[in-house]
Amino acid sequence: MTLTKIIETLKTKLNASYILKSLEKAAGFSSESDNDSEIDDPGEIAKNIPYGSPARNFAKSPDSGNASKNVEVPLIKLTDVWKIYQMGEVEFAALKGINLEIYEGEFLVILGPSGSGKSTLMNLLGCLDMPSKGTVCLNSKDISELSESELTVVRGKMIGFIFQSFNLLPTLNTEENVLLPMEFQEENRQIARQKVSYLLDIVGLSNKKKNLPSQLSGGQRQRVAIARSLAVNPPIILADEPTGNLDSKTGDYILDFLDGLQKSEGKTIIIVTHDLELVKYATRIVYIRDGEIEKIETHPKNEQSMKNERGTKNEANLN
Ligand SMILES: Nc1ncnc2c1ncn2[C@@H]1O[C@H](COP(=O)(O)OP(=O)(O)OP(=O)(O)O)[C@@H](O)[C@H]1O
Repeated sequence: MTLTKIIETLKTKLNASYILKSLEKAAGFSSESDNDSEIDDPGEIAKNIPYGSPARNFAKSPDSGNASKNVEVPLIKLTDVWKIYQMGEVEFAALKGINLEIYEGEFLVILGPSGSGKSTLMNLLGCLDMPSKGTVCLNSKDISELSESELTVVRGKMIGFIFQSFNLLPTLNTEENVLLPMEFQEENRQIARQKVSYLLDIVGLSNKKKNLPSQLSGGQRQRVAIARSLAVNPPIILADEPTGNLDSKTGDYILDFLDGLQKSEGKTIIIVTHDLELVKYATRIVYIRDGEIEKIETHPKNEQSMKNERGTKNEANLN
């Protein structure tokens, strides 16, 4: 299938003009040579991701209105959330009454020391676990009311996970690891392969397609994990210590890339970390300690640029 044909197919599927512009740019971009060149400005490159957000309205409640206009409705809402682990006779409350609203297009950094409950919170935000008490709503839908198969669909379409341990399958090569989420979504194989090729281009790993994870460096594995997390174009990216164990150059590259996704694609980025360095990217910072929210800070400059971006996008949508 030619690229023009693919664009035409996606045009009917995605129906959004700014995505088509990106696709056309991508057409030129993906034909570039196969090299593992470091990319100078990952934020700029993230602006050209050739996808739309078909999953954006998934599980949208009837009263949540038009998602593109209704930025007042939280994408994720936690109400008095507790997580209590049972160890024999002993109970341990890892989260104690968390209230948090996360909006579309935010770059949220959840900051806290070791053992404060960050990963526990991340698992709830990613629908990987259920609260012991309280509610977690995604697009106004209580996730505890979803069946296991509905949860699998939500996770597959709505959320891209980037874990510290990368979670790459050791027996699959780079290309196959990135392809995997699309196979679950029963994506057209040829289009899926085009997307994989494009994603590996943008993370600078075109010449590592056939390498197994054990044949990659830590930074390269992290980049495969990022490409895989973007494979089905989820509106939410959840990252657990995305720069842990990486050298500062690779770490900066990955953060600039995520920053670009948030700014230009309006993706909601949620990062949990104990690394204070990451707060410079945040629109809001949630400080967590001993299972409780200590304080929430807004980063006025980043928030303003998010609002400006939204304004431009809404104007573009109206034209
Ligand atoms: N399955 C479990 N059973 C019992 N206690 C648990 C379980 N998982 C986590 N905990 C406890 O809950 C608390 C929060 O753990 P969590 O992994 O969420 O912290 P964290 O902030 O992510 O820590 P780190 O930064 O070290 O990864 C810790 O005290 C931990 O020991």
